[in-house]
Amino acid sequence: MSEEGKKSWFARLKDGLKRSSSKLTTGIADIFTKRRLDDDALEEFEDLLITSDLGVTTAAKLGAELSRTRFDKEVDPAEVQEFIATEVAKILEPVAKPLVIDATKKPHVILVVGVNGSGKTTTIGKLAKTYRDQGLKVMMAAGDTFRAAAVEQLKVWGERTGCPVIARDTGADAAGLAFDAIDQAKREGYDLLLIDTAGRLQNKAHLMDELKKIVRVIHKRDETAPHDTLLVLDATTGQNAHSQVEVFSEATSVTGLIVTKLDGTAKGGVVVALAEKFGKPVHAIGVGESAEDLRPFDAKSFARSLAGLED
Ligand SMILES: Nc1nc2c(ncn2[C@@H]2O[C@H](COP(=O)(O)OP(=O)(O)OP(=O)(O)O)[C@@H](O)[C@H]2O)c(=O)[nH]1
Repeated sequence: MSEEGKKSWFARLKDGLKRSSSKLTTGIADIFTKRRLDDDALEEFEDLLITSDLGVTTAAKLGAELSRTRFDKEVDPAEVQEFIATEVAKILEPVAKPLVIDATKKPHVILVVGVNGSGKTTTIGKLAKTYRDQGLKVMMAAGDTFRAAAVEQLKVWGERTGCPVIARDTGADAAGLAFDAIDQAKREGYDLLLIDTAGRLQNKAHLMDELKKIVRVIHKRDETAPHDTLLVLDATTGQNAHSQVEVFSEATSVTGLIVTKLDGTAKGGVVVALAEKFGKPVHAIGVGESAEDLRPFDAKSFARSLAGLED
């Protein structure tokens, strides 16, 4: 990416994470202005991290490290912000993995799953645009056969990106659609097939069974597929994202996460908690509705934005 492109993305990211970062920076200023690091300050610090959705484990880890290096010393808020940025980047680095498309698969099949409204369809549109711009032949399959609006939404992305969208009537069998889409993508030499699925609540067993069926059918047509199963998580759901990862991982082998709507929430810290707890790759994050608002996940930029610092 060019320096200019990188800069504007950082500005977008920082702007998107503003609600999360201002919660943290305000809290840090309240705790640490003109104060020595004592047990009370440490407890308040850990509470702040927990209420900012970074998770209990991360909070304890950062608290212990801050105590080890600075106990009984006066620490100023800017130093704590730098400390958080460094430690959070260390947690995020192992999971910040770009999505790698193997164009020799013809097609590389990506199944996109998640609860209702998490941003699956929008994310598929944005991914189609990204890979199409890179010169890949991309096809989309409107596997959300429950909702006519979702099919229409994907078709709009199809028009916008110039990528074909395979769709059926409302209520059609999603597994059959996925099967046919793979067939067509193979026949026509597509590099990448993105399959949308209906949003399902993680507590609805039959919907999860249907998801398993889709995977079985895809597998029947190409035993190496799906090559990626991406779980799209809406950051505004905060702690609920944990149970979504657990339940979707039971139903399908979730290979990576995409976290959307980081711009609409103060719960951006949830990305850190998910990394700490599950260690699943985070491929990309969304900080807005336009195609430019979904970008590969970069540990350092995210950590610095979350801590309210410059790149
Ligand atoms: N602000 C913001 N909005 C987003 C982002 N990603 C998606 N959205 C919006 O979230 C809403 C839901 O997105 P969809 O893509 O329809 O979600 P879905 O998971 O396909 O929904 P279902 O089909 O109901 O399961 C849409 O209005 C999107 O424009 C993001 O990163 N930031």
